[in-house]
Amino acid sequence: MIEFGSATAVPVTILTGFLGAGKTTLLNRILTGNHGLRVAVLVNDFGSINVDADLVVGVEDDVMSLANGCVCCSIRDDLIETVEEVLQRPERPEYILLEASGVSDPSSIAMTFTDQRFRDTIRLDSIMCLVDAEQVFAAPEQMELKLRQIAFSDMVILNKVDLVERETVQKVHDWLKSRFRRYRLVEAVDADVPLDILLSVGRFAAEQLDAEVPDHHEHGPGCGCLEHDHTHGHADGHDHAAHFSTTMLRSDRPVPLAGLREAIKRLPGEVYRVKGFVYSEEDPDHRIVVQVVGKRIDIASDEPWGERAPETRLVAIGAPGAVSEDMLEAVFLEPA
Ligand SMILES: Nc1nc2c(ncn2[C@@H]2O[C@H](COP(=O)(O)OP(=O)(O)OP(=O)(O)O)[C@@H](O)[C@H]2O)c(=O)[nH]1
Repeated sequence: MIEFGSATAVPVTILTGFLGAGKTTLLNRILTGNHGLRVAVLVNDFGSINVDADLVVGVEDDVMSLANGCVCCSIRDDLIETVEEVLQRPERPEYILLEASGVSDPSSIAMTFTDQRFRDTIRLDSIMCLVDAEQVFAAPEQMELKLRQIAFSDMVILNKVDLVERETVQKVHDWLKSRFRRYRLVEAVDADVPLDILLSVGRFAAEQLDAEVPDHHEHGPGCGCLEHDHTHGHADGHDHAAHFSTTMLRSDRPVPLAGLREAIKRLPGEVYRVKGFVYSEEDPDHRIVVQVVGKRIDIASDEPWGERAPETRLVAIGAPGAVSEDMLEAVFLEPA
């Protein structure tokens, strides 16, 4: 095992991967697994409401929500503060899990954890990248970010292989092989991978932060493509706001579920992700979880609202200008 700093340093695992790839699913799997560790969970949502923290099971009190920005850049200081706070708890955690936002660059996050300030208290154990086998080639305009997320990880979990044919899985393997000299990969359904390849693996090596990010262009030189600016989206000086926008919807009025799926299908293709809860007329006692990843839509009845006031609370993430509040209102509040 690779040790950094003190032997009593708390191990940290970073879960990265593009929007909707299965990070929360993996987080829940780890948390409900049989590891016997006192785990502190940090969840970062790019939008100003943190939906993910509400989707994490079982450890509600120990989920720290980092919303309204990305821990790799705009709210990096919040990450540092939260980690420092967690480390000062009387019952110090034995492990820290960070679910990064789907738009984040893991190399910048790793640099936070390997910073001098955490030399004796934190040991970065692993960066795991979830890749959605069904959607990996969707949103080609985001390919550079997807490649960065893979390049700086020490393990790729090729998730959702249940949604694709074997040929597609092979295509993803070939694509990775053509771009990365070395990578570790495990295939999964619902991020179901053995705990012993997830926690305390000591896989992270500082050299992985020097990884070269492969060219994401399929086109050859002279293709006329204007997008050969290899600075955008990079750790130094990147700007998520230039590549992503997030829109929120909240309402305390129950809405009909009939027609919702059809209405969601009308959202433009540049809306990469919608997630959250719907307060429905049909099932007002239970929250309805809505998950949209690319063209895939899941609408499912979930736990009772309980003490919480029922409300529709959704976040949509897309290309800049792809989605407006009016659009979300039309789709989710008047779907019929
Ligand atoms: N069919 C199938 N669905 C999956 C699998 N893994 C996750 N999902 C579903 O994919 C959707 C997105 O999963 P999440 O775990 O929320 O993805 P995420 O990466 O945390 O999403 P963001 O935080 O928004 O980036 C949910 O509806 C999951 O239930 C899988 O292997 N197969």
